Amino acid sequence: MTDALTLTDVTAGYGPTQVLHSISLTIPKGERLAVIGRNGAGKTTLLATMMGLTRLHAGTVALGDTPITSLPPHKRNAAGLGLVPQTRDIFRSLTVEENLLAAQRGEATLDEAYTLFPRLKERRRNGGGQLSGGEQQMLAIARTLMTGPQTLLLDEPLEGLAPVICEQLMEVFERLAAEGRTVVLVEQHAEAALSFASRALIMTGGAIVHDRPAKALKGSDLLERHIGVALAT
Ligand SMILES: Nc1ncnc2c1ncn2[C@@H]1O[C@H](COP(=O)(O)OP(=O)(O)OP(=O)(O)O)[C@@H](O)[C@H]1O
Repeated sequence: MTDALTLTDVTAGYGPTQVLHSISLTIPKGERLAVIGRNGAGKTTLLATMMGLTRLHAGTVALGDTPITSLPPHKRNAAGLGLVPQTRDIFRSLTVEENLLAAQRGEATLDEAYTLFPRLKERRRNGGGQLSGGEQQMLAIARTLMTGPQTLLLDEPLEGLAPVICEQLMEVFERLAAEGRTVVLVEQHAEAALSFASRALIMTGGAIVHDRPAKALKGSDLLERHIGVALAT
């Protein structure tokens, strides 16, 4: 079980390049957090920094009272953080089931994965490379869940997928959040993200420029100003 994820004065990037500037953020356990912003705003870099995949120039990262700043990604994973990267990392030459078993750790089971994603059960003997884009995304999410994370970091999981698949995935995120998992959702589909989330961050230029209840953002002009879309309340 992990507690709140806290970033304090975090400046991070790639090699000498600084992308995130002085980010301070606490995500309480069980929160549904949306992160929105234009392309290049630093959303992926924020998730990657939580996971230990970037160069930290300054600041600290903690899970509850435990500092994880110096932990490599696999140890952060073992501590309860799970990232589903935008690149949908799956093994194309392994079957669906082999992909899941390769990721399995702790108490996570195939049954749980197949209950969440019945489509993966139907396709369990198919190769990862034979799956549709939506099925690959399901497999990428299920692989991360097989590592047993309390906190799930989702990087644009709906990107390029048909509306019906997006709806199915959002239902899965609802279930995961209802089970008490913390879900951090980076998403260009602002409407879906804000309907799901209780809190939302808007990022611009590697900084968090707004941190609001999701409901408050839906009706405000901030979305139009920062990401060029307007949503009805
Ligand atoms: N590996 C890298 N090396 C150097 N700079 C990078 C690297 N990856 C991303 N960047 C830069 O960091 C900045 C933030 O990129 P990031 O991918 O975090 O933004 P984003 O908000 O997730 O955008 P998108 O919605 O397009 O994925 C951009 O200016 C990008 O060019």
